[in-house]
Amino acid sequence: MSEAVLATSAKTKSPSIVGGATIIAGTAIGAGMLSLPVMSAGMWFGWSMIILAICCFCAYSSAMYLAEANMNYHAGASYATMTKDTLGKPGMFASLGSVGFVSYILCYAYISGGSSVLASSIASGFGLEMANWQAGLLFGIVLGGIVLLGSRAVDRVSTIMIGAMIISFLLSTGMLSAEVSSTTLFPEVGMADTMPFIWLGIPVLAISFGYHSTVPSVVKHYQKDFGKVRNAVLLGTILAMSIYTLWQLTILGTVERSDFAQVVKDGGNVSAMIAAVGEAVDGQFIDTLLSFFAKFALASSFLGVALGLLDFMKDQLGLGDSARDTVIGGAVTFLPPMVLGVVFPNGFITAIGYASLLASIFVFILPCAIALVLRRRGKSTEHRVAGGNGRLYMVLVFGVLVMLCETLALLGMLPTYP
Ligand SMILES: N[C@@H](Cc1ccccc1)C(=O)O
Repeated sequence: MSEAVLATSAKTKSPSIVGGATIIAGTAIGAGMLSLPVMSAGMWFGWSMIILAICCFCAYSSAMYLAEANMNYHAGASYATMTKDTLGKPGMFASLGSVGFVSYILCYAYISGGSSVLASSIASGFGLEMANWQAGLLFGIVLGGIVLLGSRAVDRVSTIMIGAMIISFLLSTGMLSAEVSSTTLFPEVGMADTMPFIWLGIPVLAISFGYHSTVPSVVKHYQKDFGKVRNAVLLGTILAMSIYTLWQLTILGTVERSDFAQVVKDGGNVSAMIAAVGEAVDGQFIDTLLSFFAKFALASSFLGVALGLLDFMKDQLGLGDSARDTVIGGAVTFLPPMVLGVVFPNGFITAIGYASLLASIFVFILPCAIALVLRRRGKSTEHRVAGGNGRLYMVLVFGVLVMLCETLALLGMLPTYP
């Protein structure tokens, strides 16, 4: 076999738990997290923490159902193989339409969002003027190259990025923590009054824990060592939950709920929010740190999503790990989002909106459905997630609730704040 590039995961027998956990956390922590405070403006801190905890539990559970099911197939089998076997043609279409579509859209969104950031950083750092499309190409080639090197390369780079993120994050939240006030966190308006706003927030809070397209890649990364997969998924999910908690605590503890109304009116994007934080605490340095953190959050999420998409496409097209297949897989994975990124460099916000619509299908619903069919067939006896079918149905119902909220939100039928 000529896996000069790809056999990286086979070289070392047993990759560390931390590496897999950073792939998971790196994928999860991205655009979703950046919009958490804005999406929680209505329900505010108390409810957002309760719902985040529920989302965290459900996302972890569904990831484990996916891993449980994945143990019945060859290493490298992704959604395509599993849905085809368990749910037939409709399942395959559902997986292609959700995993494929969402991953492409996310890759495109990250390339188009990343290119403007990269262009301005290169201009200020090296005095080199670059068009957005050139920066998009550079972004895609460098990060895409890392993904093609295999999961071990992604594991290393993700670990470095998560390290940089945690440092910048702790520095900025640490500096902000002096400003956090409990009256801002728990304002006069009681939880009964903010409850109607939870429905609009649920889809975004739930999808911020989305990383499930990388779970088959992580199973392959650990060569189907179920114990290691579970620990990596658990650690990665806990890492994401801890960072989200600190993030909510500091942002919702420094910017008044009433001031968030303005942020929402300004389009609710990250820069509007960071500006509000800057106004509340008057700190240029915090702004810089937060933007640095945001950039790494997007880059590491790109790596994870692209790794999942590469494995998904290879599985879909029946490609192996040879150099030739890797080149084909790489072209199929990276060319479409790069071309889109070059042609429409400003589609970030619109694209993310579409992505969250379909993500709940592969984050919650498909993993439960696949695992259920395999359990009914008497499979998955050796590695079965605890909690019986009751837990599985609960997660499934939660997934349906997320989809319902999303649909109602799209139809404009949910209460909005302000
Ligand atoms: N959780 C990611 C989005 C994502 C969803 C589903 C799978 C992979 C990534 C984010 O918040 O940006």
